[in-house]
Amino acid sequence: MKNTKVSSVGERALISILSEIFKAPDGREKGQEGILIGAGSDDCAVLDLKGEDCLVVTTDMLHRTTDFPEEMTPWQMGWMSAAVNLSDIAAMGAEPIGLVMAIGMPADTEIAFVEALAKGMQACAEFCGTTIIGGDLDTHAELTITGTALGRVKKDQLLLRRGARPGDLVCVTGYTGSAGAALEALQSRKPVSETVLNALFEPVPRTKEARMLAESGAVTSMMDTSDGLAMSLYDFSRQSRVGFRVRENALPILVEVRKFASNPDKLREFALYTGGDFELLITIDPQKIKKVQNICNLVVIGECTKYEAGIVLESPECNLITIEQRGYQQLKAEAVDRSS
Ligand SMILES: Nc1ncnc2c1ncn2[C@@H]1O[C@H](COP(=O)(O)OP(=O)(O)O)[C@@H](O)[C@H]1O
Ligand SMILES: Cc1ncc(C[n+]2csc(CCOP(=O)(O)OP(=O)(O)O)c2C)c(N)n1
Ligand SMILES: [Mg+2]
Repeated sequence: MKNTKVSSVGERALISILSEIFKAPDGREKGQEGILIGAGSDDCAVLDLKGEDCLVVTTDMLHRTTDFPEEMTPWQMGWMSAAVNLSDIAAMGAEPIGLVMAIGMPADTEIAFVEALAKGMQACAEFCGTTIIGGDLDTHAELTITGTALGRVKKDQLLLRRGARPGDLVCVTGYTGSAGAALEALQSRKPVSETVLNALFEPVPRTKEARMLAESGAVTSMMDTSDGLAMSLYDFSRQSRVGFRVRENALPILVEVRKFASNPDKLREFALYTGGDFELLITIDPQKIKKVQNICNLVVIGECTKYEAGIVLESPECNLITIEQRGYQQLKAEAVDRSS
């Protein structure tokens, strides 16, 4: 790996390299017992609390230039910084129990800006039934916010990326592609509604939905779609050893987003690859689908298949197209092998 730059492998491959370093030679997590899920395999790490509960932990960093479009208000930057972390807690089926927010900023930042930032963070935390319990302040060249979220879930309700089986139904909450359309609209200076813009600026963690899904006993695996539907399907596939067949016609996309996309390729780009929607991607035992149908806004988009069948999109004309392994990746993405 000497002389190879991180930009040539991308975030996913770098996570694999680091996760190996953090594992003991026998493949288990290094350190003390009680680590149920360690680095690199799920939305959160999972720690055994020795009773019937487990603790889930995640951290995510956002930067002014790469994550906050100029049109975002400081309140929205705060909301989003909390939301990206709380979405990972939701993805485990867990209830959030606290957020720690570290903020780095230039010394000439106005106090009013930091207050608005904090109010946005707190609003999102409260929406999810939790609060900010600490943080850190530092001088930094550009606004950088690193959140750490903690959550709790009963061991028998914990939902992992692992657990999907061939024949399970694949579902998503909310709409896909709205954040992607918003980003494109901002970049090309085209108008879109506040609903579409807010999908990007104020993503809503699916905390309540996640808890209801975890309690239903019908869900076999779950994660969030922060990096896009396609990338999430590949992450699922790697952990559960299943393939997927997704029906393009079934993808929940706002009418406005369909109209905004100038052609079917663009629409696929928003719905599958751009990311930023922070919805839940769920697999469900088909025998138990009735248990979840009415508990939240959920759409069946396809089914799990054998791993060897790959990850495919069934077009409205019933053609099968391979879904590509790409999405929102930090450190300049390039595809990594599905088995890695
Ligand atoms: N620097 C790192 N060291 C150890 N684990 C990491 C590192 N970066 C990411 N991970 C782990 O890789 C997995 C995926 O990370 P990431 O893509 O950031 O998740 P998400 O998109 O759900 O926030 C998680 O289990 C995360 O803890
Ligand atoms: C300028 C700009 N580009 C892109 C985005 C969209 N965006 C920001 S974070 C993110 C998804 C990744 O979020 P997260 O899961 O928190 O990051 P990861 O842990 O995967 O690094 C997306 C799609 C944005 N908000 N602003
Ligand atoms: Mg996640």
